[in-house]
Amino acid sequence: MSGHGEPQPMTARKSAPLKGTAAVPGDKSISHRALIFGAMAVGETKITGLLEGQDVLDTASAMRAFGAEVIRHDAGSWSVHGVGVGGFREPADVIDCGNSGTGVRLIMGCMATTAMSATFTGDASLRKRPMGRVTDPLSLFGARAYGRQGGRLPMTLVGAANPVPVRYALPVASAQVKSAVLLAGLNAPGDTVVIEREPTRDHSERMLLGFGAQLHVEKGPEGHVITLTGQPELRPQSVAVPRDPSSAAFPVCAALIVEGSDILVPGVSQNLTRNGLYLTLVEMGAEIEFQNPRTEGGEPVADLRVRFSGNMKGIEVPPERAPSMIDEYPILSVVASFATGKTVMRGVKELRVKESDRIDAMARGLEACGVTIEEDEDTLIVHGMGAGGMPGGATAKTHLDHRIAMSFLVAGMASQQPVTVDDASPIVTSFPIFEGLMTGLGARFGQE
Ligand SMILES: O=C(O)C1=C[C@@H](OP(=O)(O)O)[C@@H](O)[C@H](O)C1
Ligand SMILES: C=C(OP(=O)(O)O)C(=O)O
Repeated sequence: MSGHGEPQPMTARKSAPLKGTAAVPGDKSISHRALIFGAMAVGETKITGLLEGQDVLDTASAMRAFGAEVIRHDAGSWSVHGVGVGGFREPADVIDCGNSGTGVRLIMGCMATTAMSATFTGDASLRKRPMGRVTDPLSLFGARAYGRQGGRLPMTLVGAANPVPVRYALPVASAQVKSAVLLAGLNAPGDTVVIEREPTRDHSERMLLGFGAQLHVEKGPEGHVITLTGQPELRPQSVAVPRDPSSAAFPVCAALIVEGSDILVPGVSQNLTRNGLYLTLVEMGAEIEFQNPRTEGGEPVADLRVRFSGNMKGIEVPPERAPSMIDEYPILSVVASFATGKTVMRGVKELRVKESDRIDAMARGLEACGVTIEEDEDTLIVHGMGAGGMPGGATAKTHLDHRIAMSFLVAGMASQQPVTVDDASPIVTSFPIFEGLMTGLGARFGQE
């Protein structure tokens, strides 16, 4: 929801060794998609392990507004009675997607090829984010968008009454844009084709196949060519949402930098489109054991045993890895501050259009904590201070960005002086049990 209450400052102090098991909640990307694909199927989709973060709750409300019946039975256990592809009804009110780029962009995609209009808004962070990246390809189907200057929310999208299929090469590596085009393609006749030069998270493709859509992916000189046949009848599914590797990143990285830590983080995705942070940490010298590899909810997962790693070294992160770790750069830059040498993150300009400008937010906050930073439009370089070397003793501005808030709280668990974040309230968007889970491992968080 777009309302934002009073800021909630929070402080993290140097922590004793972290011990125990960190069972993080369900994956945010898969949770949004389970609700949306469930709403577009005919019949009842059952979901377990749904992330009950605010972003996903806002998508659940939106699916109700478009006519699906969405019911919560128990913690994480939900069902969706879908209305079928093309079966949405026009919402009676504005759709408020709160803080969620994924929510608004995917939902715009799934109504863009139905003859109706809907008006979308969000919180102060979402209203700053660019929507042209989805409304440009949606206009090729015949939809029309009327937003604020720069393609910003609030925005009314008028769906195409007679949609045509589209062939679209993604100009940015974005799973949200790819998914919006595929969702729009569901209600267009014929084949919709999306071409991505660099692979991005593939949950939409995997789930569309699971829901019975005809989709195939070919690898060619242009990259991945994804072809979806329009107007299928989607079959309802039972979706077991696996744990979120982007949330797992916070306890994992905290254990790496808090001296003496030894924790277990079960069920972390090893999906190649999501595991870039974990590859990077291992290259830096992190002590992570990947135990018990298996498949859960259709995703390859492993249990991670993570120990304090006092000898991590800065590395040059391969830029082509960015899509597979795009949400993890803020927490990586905290780990990099506790490594020795430089960690160079190039090809990361997409970070500037997330919930905040994450390059700027991390650079300013880490500098305030005593870390030397270099940056340009597309690059963040952190000069590591070694284990225990970050002075801390500062307040970081979080700009309504959950990942910035969690990253600086993790920093404060290992820095010499406490680190405060000016507002921890956005953490509920993706990781509502963050505070309890981290303090359960041994973190020392307080309200001031
Ligand atoms: O498709 C998704 O579920 C997401 C895609 C990514 O965004 P972009 O597609 O904008 O890179 C990511 O940052 C976001 O948290 C979730
Ligand atoms: C970028 C993120 O989410 P969204 O784009 O859905 O707001 C995120 O969760 O880090």
